[in-house]
Amino acid sequence: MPVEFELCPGRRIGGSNPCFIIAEIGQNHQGDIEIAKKLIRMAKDCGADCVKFQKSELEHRFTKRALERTYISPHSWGNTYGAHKRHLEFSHEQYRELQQFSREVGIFFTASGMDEMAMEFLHAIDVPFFKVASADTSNIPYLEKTAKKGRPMVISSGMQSMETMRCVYRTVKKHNSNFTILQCTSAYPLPTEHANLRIITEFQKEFPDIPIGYSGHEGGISVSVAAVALGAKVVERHVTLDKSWKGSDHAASLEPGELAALVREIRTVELALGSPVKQMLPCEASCHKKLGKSIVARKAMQKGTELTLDMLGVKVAEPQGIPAEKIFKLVGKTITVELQEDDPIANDMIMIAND
Ligand SMILES: CC(=O)N[C@H](C=O)[C@@H](O)[C@H](O)[C@H](O)COP(=O)(O)O
Ligand SMILES: C=C(OP(=O)(O)O)C(=O)O
Repeated sequence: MPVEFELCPGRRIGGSNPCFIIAEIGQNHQGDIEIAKKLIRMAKDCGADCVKFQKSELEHRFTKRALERTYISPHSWGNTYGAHKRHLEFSHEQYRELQQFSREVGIFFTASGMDEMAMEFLHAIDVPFFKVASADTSNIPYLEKTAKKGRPMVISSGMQSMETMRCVYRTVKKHNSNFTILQCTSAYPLPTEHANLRIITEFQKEFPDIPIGYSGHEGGISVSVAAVALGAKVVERHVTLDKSWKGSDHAASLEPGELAALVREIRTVELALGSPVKQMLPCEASCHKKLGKSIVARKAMQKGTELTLDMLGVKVAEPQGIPAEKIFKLVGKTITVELQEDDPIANDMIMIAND
């Protein structure tokens, strides 16, 4: 059962593989393919692993009336939600162009298919993995169809309950073992107190045989870095060239400097997570040599003295003697040399027969 798997060609996630960092361009391209390309290049320059867009086939994603809803907002690109979304939607041809551009730049390219038709299109253009956006996570027929395609899946959990996530896990698992579930709260920007990073740990307990990740909509990078410390193996964040731009997601997105910092800090935390084995390390040797404590004679003693606890002290000594934690083992042993006050006690000063 894979706790790790290949998400993109040559790039595994989970286990001890580096956290996979997705730069979510989403609709922050403002409907302009040149801005989209700038964002792709920026994501690559900042060290992200992958860029992601949102592909909709609007008539399949929304009902007619939902498309006709008026959308009056400073972030609206049209008077109705349909006109707004049409402005932000790239054509199939433009998707192919962006995919080719990403190939040239050298960064993985994918999208969330926001409805079944969009997912079919992404399958046709051979994206490395499917992202399931939070709004589709409870869409069980969609999940089944997507899972059966056989591509790895990254499934977000915004707006869902644990019960729904158990059902999602069971549904996908029947057809596909290569998937990850991301903790996510769908609020833009996300108030920090609703990030609920502890759910990463709960997901790990509920679904121990898949990697768990985090899709964040908060401001700044510290919450996402903390998610990695808690075990997130995938991190997804919206990216922008300018947070002040018009559009619902810019304010909760990372500008280039922040994205670069996120990548850097995640790599630092991964390095720092290190080993679960507690032992003195070679890099601690000089500190130990200077300040590590040894057992010393509390007062002068004759050769042949049998040691009692009150004869022993613990000090930084030169040269070093028996380590401090062995003090009780020395009680009852006989010394084979004469000692002065503060003399460190070494192993070769103890009568072996008494060991
Ligand atoms: C839940 C979900 O799909 N959320 C997406 C991913 O995080 C968002 O990017 C939305 O597409 C965006 O916030 C919608 O904004 P508007 O409604 O202004 O187009
Ligand atoms: C909405 C999306 O992501 P999330 O649910 O992770 O915010 C998406 O990928 O389109």
